[in-house]
Amino acid sequence: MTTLLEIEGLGITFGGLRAVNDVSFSVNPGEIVSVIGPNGAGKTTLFNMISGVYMPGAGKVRLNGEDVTGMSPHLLARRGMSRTFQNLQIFQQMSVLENAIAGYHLQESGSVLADLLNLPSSRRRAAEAREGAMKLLARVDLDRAAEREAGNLSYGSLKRLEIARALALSPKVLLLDEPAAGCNAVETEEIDHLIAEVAASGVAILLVEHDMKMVMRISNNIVVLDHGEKIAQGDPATVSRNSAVIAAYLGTEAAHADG
Ligand SMILES: Nc1ncnc2c1ncn2[C@@H]1O[C@H](COP(=O)(O)OP(=O)(O)OP(=O)(O)O)[C@@H](O)[C@H]1O
Repeated sequence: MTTLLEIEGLGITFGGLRAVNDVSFSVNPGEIVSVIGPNGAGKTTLFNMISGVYMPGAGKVRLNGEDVTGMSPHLLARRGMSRTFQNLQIFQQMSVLENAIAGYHLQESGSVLADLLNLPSSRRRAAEAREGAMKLLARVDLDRAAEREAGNLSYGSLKRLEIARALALSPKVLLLDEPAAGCNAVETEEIDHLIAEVAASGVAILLVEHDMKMVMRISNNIVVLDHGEKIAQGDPATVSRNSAVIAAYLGTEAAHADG
């Protein structure tokens, strides 16, 4: 199977601290890979290197075989990599539909002048974005809320709206940073289904998530980080039995109990 996202020997140091060291793994089309690990293990830093927020100190990121290491997020988006953020990036005062439409702006190549003059090309693009956004909203079960102000949505709906917006660019790879954070059990299950449905459509999904039950339910493969190092990788059953993984998690619990 073709590897869509390939991470090879990725590492970064912050003022002497090795936040991530020599991490390698890959994600295939239709696969859900989760990155887990105790607090401070390096998950967000790894995500930020893959998605072009941080320039890695070492290693390579390949997207569809092309070296995209350190490429800026908007160029990555054009090449088929989209992401969501741990903290919601929704425009609360805008409507649900306008938020979904915003997802299309990265893709647009039309000129600002054409938009200002309201040329047919610009009107056509706007109509296409609106139509596409409505389809996306239907996919995440928010089409009936299209005209509502986003700030009035439940937390779970906001998380789904964020995923819809990331899907606007028809990504081949989708990076989800804590998609279920702050959600209740029902909302988490809705997000589970959505992620599984997106993966089934052939998208490669990389996810950072603290909700272990969710991770164990939906992942095909799990990468475990501790102190910036990959300490284990495998399917949910294998990883949950791994003694290094158990020790890493018990270690943090013991540290919390001591503190
Ligand atoms: N910009 C930065 N500058 C300096 N140190 C950083 C920076 N970002 C992260 N770190 C450090 O790198 C290590 C890894 O942090 P990171 O946030 O990636 O962990 P994490 O696994 O995402 O944690 P959490 O589960 O708490 O979100 C931590 O020791 C953190 O303090």
